[in-house]
Amino acid sequence: MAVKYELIKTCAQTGARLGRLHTPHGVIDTPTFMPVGTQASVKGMSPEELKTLGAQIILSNTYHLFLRPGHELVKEAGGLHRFMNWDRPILTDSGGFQVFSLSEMRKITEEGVQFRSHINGDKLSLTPESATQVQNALGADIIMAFDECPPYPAEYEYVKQSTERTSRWAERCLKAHSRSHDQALFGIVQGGMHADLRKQSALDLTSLDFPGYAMGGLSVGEPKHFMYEMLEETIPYLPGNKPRYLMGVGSPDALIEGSIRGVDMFDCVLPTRIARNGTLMTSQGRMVVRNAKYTNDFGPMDPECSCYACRNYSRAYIRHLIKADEMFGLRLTTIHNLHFLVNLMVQVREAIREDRLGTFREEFFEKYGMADN
Ligand SMILES: Cc1cccc2c(=O)nc(N)[nH]c12
Repeated sequence: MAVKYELIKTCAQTGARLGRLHTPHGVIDTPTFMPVGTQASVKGMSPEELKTLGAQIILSNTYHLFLRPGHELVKEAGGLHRFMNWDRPILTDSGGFQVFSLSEMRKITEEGVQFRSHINGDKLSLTPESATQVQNALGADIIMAFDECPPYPAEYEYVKQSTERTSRWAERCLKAHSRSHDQALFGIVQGGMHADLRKQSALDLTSLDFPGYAMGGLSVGEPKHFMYEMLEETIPYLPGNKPRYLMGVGSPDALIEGSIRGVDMFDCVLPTRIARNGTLMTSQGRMVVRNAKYTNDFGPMDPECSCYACRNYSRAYIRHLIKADEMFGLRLTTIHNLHFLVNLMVQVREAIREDRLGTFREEFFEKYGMADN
């Protein structure tokens, strides 16, 4: 059975919706936050720890695994689930975005993208066909069409040409997608910060009838209100019976605002990345646990948190570990931040079920402090 979205209910207070995404490796309650495990590992986390904190589905990246260890090796190992010992759903991003954020010397043509490996400088290329075949070999439950994420800001004409090419690439991905697997290929809507291009991209992709649709080209440095506006300009053109995935989004406020606008899936490196420099997301807002003021603070990182780190260790201890460059410190901050976002989505789903997501938003922002963190 491939991937199927089941709409449970829509929140009476907002445009948010409760759903269940059925996949070959299990069912995902939506809206959901997906931890990122770029190189087939959520940095510092074991599969058991991810399950304990409530991760329903994790991400890996085609670009990184194509470069190292290579998709053939992962296939030989029995696929990504077997290779990383993760038996729940996996989604892989298609590589285009990572080429632009990581590699040198990249060149885009109608055919695809040529680039140099950021690891050893090898000249490589990815095309809609090869990116799809790599993902078929990796074996994730959900794979992404090969797209270009236009830089921000960018000229209207550039975004228009790029978005039209991404739609042509999407069709090529569909044709290349081997049906022998149970994998679902999602299309990625582009269009920059232009409502007309977003609408056209959504119409082009929905005419190809993908089982799910992502919105790319956002969370690329634009002011957040642009992102929310583009969601409002795009989602009305996406089918209600298919999942909507906002790529690269991540902060607590954006997860709530995106859910309110009808987004079902989110991913972001933010929680794991800031954890590695000792920055925590807590019910009282952001906290930098390595600050001297926590030297003698023997309370939990977040008094309201039930994660393994907050139940068993103090701010003073975690601050000490980070200052002493002890690996365990970053594992504890990662466990906490991932649990914080996964648990936030549990609360968002409860609020939708009880038709009070708008009220939850006000209460959360009151405590957490607004925006951008
Ligand atoms: C991971 C991510 C973040 C943000 C944007 C994008 C995008 O536009 N396209 C892809 N394939 N991935 C993205």
